[in-house]
Amino acid sequence: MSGVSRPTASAESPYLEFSRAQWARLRDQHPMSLGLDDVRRLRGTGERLNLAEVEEVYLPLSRLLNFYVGATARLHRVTSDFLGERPEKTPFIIGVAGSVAVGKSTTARILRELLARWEGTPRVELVTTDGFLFPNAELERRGILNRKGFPESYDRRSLVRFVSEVKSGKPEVTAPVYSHLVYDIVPGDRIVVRQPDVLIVEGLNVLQPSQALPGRRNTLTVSDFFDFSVYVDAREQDIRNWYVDRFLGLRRTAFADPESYFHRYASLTDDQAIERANQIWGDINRPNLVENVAPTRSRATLVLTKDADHSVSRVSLRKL
Ligand SMILES: Nc1ncnc2c1ncn2[C@@H]1O[C@H](COP(=O)(O)OP(=O)(O)O)[C@@H](O)[C@H]1O
Ligand SMILES: CC(C)(COP(=O)(O)O)[C@@H](O)C(=O)NCCC(=O)O
Repeated sequence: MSGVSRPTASAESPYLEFSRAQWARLRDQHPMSLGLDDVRRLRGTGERLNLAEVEEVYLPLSRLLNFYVGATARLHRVTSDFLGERPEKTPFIIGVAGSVAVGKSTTARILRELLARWEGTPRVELVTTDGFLFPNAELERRGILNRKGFPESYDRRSLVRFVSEVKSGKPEVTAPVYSHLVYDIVPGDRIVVRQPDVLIVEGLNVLQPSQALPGRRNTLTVSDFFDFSVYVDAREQDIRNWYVDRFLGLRRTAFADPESYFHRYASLTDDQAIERANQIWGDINRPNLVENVAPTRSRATLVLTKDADHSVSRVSLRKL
């Protein structure tokens, strides 16, 4: 690594810390597989995602993941040989965690595109955990309609079953679908996952440890099935600003749809909309970040830390 110092490691931390420049150097050996059009397509609403960001940060990460996929498949083969069984192909499962509005879905979408271009992993499926939120009626029955996104608002048993079935190679596994437009689970709608090479599971709480409840024997949690996990991190005030910006953007687009649950926000003035977004952030999303999401960061295999402009300034990779 001439000219750029090496990543730092400390005895107390299980992570190797890369500055942006150190991490970006890793792209040198790996050809860029996305063009400007692909990157444009990957942009979410109001996004400034640029080609350099994809090339310098996400491309090396996708290459590392591709190596992990190969190594994990070899490990499975060793186990099958040891057991004298015929090896079965096991999907590689990646978890993507972080706060509401930190950029989980964007990260997951970019990784999906890049991974699908590497050899051996053409079929990458992406599932978000919001499909496993309890329907509003059930949340209401439990008195937790204002706790959407908190661990207790999910049907965690179904989520674990879903991921475990995909991992066990079941030919077809389905998941429920959440609509941000109607703010509820869509009755009867399912997404179908058919033996992918890689499954990306994206959601606020995917790194939550299992809770050993008294009297319950099955305490598996979704992260027990992950082969790799990414935590997307940023300063809290930056994430809040992104949340408010996205809210304002949606007010001009999705909320304008009369079918939208948030249609009543379409007529708010800018100041009123900013106030409302800050209120939702302060009442729901911030407490969830502080109490439930941020404490899981240290469980991730890799942490991406973003600056106020969404550019990744630091990458921490677990070495132990
Ligand atoms: N890498 C990025 N570059 C630019 N904008 C981004 C990036 N990642 C996310 N954003 C923007 O930040 C907001 C939140 O991102 P999103 O992926 O929807 O977050 P989450 O899935 O965590 O709620 C969106 O408005 C999105 O366009
Ligand atoms: C749907 C979400 C819970 C995120 O779900 P995820 O896919 O991360 O599990 C979140 O984006 C959300 O809408 N939170 C609720 C905030 C509110 O009630 O307005």
